[in-house]
Amino acid sequence: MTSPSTIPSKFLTKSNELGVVAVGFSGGQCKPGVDAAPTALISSGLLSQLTEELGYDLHHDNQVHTYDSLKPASDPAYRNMKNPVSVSAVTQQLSEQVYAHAKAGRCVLTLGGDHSIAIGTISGTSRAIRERLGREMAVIWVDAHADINTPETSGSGNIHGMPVAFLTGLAKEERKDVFGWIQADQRVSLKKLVYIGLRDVDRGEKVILREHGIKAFTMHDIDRHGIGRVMEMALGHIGTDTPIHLSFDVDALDPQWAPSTGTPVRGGLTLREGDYIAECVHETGSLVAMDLVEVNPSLEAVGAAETIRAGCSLVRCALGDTLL
Ligand SMILES: NC(=[NH2+])NCCC[C@H](N)C(=O)O
Ligand SMILES: [Mn+2]
Ligand SMILES: [Mn+2]
Repeated sequence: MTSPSTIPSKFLTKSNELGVVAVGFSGGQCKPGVDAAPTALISSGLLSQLTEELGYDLHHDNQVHTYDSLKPASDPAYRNMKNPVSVSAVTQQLSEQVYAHAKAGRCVLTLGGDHSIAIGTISGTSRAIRERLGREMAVIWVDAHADINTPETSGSGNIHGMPVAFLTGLAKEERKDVFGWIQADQRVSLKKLVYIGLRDVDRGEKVILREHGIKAFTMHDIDRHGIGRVMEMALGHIGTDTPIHLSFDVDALDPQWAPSTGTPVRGGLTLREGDYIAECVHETGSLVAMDLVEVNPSLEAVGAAETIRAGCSLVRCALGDTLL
């Protein structure tokens, strides 16, 4: 196999190796179907493209994890969170899976699943990067939503609207079986978090973003400055010497390109803008992990193929496909 014609990473010891975790999980929100996304993405050829066209050496157990054995018999709402024990158990397990890949010096690609799974992926990379490099990583969160509700500010109780709060320590819980397992070395700093694509932020979330001075580029900022300038500013905030975890919610894209998703919001990114964000992150040579989440092939079924194609495109771009 030829080595990837991609930009080598500054932070990976094995930059042609890619750990892949397929997560068929939907418990962070209420609409079934998002658990079918990994199979749909893989069936459409995503992983073979990464090996055959991009030259990555994949580390994948060839299964879509559903974590059925972790599902409690009953999982009543707790502190307003729906499926608290189930989401906690799945993300804790996922954290270990992602950690193992990242600790081995590989880039990690996680195919979700709803966005609650980022509690697992980001905690896993964050710890591994700290241990391997003694550094704190940055998170680029591309999304229509901020997903930074605490259990108390959330109107829906859906945990896919809360992952950033748990990952940054804004939300904390003593109960070990409800995210109390998250340790300091698995968290990320609010200073190292950058949002791109926001356009549907809850009132309580706006207060949090403002009070903590969190860096965020809304669709308004993209309209004003253009995606080129926004990426310069976003990456400038992170700096050139920081590993990056890219968490990409497909609903950042306009429903025109990604209609099959649980919480679509009009006025989003074009597919080309989404691809450009992913390309710019690749170009930094600092990408250590990527999540692609919230593809739900059972919603707006006529647009499912289009949504899956868009998701595949975002992943390929982040992994260097479109750069010369
Ligand atoms: N990952 C997502 N699509 N999140 C949507 C969150 C919507 C809303 N802010 C909530 O808290 O429920
Ligand atoms: Mn979203
Ligand atoms: Mn999201």
